[in-house]
Amino acid sequence: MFSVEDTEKIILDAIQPLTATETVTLDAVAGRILATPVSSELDYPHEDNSAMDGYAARSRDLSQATSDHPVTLNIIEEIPAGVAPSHRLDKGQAARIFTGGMLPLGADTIIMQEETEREGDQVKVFSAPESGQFVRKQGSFYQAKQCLLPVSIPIKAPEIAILAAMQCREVSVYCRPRITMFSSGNELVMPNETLKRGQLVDSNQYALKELVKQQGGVAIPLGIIRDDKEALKSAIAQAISSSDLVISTGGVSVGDYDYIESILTELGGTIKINSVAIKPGKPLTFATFPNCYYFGLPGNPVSALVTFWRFVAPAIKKLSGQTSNIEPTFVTAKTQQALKANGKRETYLWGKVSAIGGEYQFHLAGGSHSSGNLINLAQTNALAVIPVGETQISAQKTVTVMLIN
Ligand SMILES: Nc1nc2c(c(=O)[nH]1)N[C@H]1C(S)=C(S)[C@@H](COP(=O)(O)OP(=O)(O)OC[C@H]3O[C@@H](n4cnc5c(N)ncnc54)[C@H](O)[C@@H]3O)O[C@H]1N2
Ligand code: MOO
Ligand SMILES: [Mg+2]
Repeated sequence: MFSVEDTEKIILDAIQPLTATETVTLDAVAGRILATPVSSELDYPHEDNSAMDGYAARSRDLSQATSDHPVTLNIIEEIPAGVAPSHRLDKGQAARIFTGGMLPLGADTIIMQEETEREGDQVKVFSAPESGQFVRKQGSFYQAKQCLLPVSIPIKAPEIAILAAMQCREVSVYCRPRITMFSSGNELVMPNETLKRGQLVDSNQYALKELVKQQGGVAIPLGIIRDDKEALKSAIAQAISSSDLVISTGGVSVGDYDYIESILTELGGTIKINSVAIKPGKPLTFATFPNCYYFGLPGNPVSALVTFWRFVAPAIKKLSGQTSNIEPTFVTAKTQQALKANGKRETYLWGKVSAIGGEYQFHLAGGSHSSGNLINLAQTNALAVIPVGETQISAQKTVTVMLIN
C-alpha cells in the first residue's frame, strides 16, 4: 500500500503532458492552456492618457500656484476619451480632458476637476501639480513585444480581457485531453429507470462528467458496463485506444466481480498503484498504457470523488499542459468539531471551510462519513486531512484542509 504522498508522486511522474496544439479565437479560449507565450504589437496604455476628469496642463506653468494665489490657464480644446487632441499646449494653456482622454502634446500633468474653478474659457488652479500626476504613460503597464502571457497557464476571465485588450484575437492552446469514463456494476441503473430491489442509481458518472469538464477535459461517457469480464475488457480496450485517459468507477477491490485490475494487466497495462493508504479510496488503481492513462476509482460514491479531487484532477492538469498550480490547495483551519480517524490511513472528512475573523474555520458535515454516503457532500467545499498515526483532532485545534472547489 502506497502513502498518499508517494501515490501523488508516482502518478504525476508518470503523466507526460499532451503536445498537440490548436489555434482558437478569443470566444473559445476560456479554460484552455496556452501552448505558446503571447506577446502584442501594442503598448499598454496605447498612448499617454488621463486617469481623471479634469485639465491637462504643463506643470511648469503651475509651479507657483497656491490656494491664495491660483494660476489661471486658457482652455484651448476639449479631449474626451477616444478623440485625438488637435493642438499642442503652449505656455499658459490647458485642455479640458476626461478619464481615458489622450494627453495633448506639451502637457505633462493632469489636474483633477475638483481642485479647479472654471470661468468660461479659463480655469483656475489652486496648487502646483507634480509632472506626471494622473498621467497613465504609454507603455507603462506593458511594452510592445514583451511577454504578455507565459506558456502553460490556464486562460480565465482576466487573461481573456488581456488578450482582447491587446488584440490577440487567436492564440495557440493545447488540445483538450479526451477522457472516457464509465461505471461498472450489475447493480447500477440510470436515473430514469425503475429501481428493482437491490439496485442503485449510477451517480458516479454524473459527478465525474462534471469534474472532467471543470478540469478542461473532453468528457466521453460510456454509461454503465455490466460486471462481465468480456464486456468490460472490450469496453476498456476500446476506451484506451481512443482516449488520453480513462476513468472507471467500481470493481477495484477484492470481490469476485472486481475485474478491473486483471483486465488492465491482460491488456498490457502497467499497474503503478493498486492500493493507497487513504480513507476513503483505498483500492484506487492507476495504470499506464503507451498512449493512455487509466484511473480505476473505487465504486463508493465518496471514494470516487475524493480520489478524483486528490489524484485525478492534478493528473488532468499536468496532462493538459499546465505546469504550475497542479497540486490541490491546502490551507490550515481551526476545526469547529472534533475529527476522528482510524490512524491507519490518511483520512479525508468532508465539510465546509470559511474565512472568519482572519482565520479559516472548518465545519464538519453532519451525518455519516461513510464512503457510501454521498448525501452530506452537498454544499461542502473542503476535506479535512487527518494524517496517518492520528486518531483525533480536538475541536478548536488546527487541521490541514484541502479545498475542493
Ligand atoms: N473484503 C474487502 N472488501 C472491501 C474492501 C477491502 O479492502 N476488503 N475495500 C472496501 C473499500 S475501502 C472500498 S472503497 C470498496 C471499493 O469497491 P469497488 O471499487 O470494488 O467497487 P464496487 O464493489 O463495484 O462497489 C462498491 C460500492 O459502491 C457502489 N457503487 C459502485 N459504482 C457506483 C456508481 N457508479 N454510482 C454509485 N454507487 C456505486 C456499489 O453499489 C457498492 O456499494 O470496496 C470495499 N470492500
Ligand atoms: O477506502 Mo473505501 O473508499 O473507505 O470505502
Ligand atoms: Mg468491489
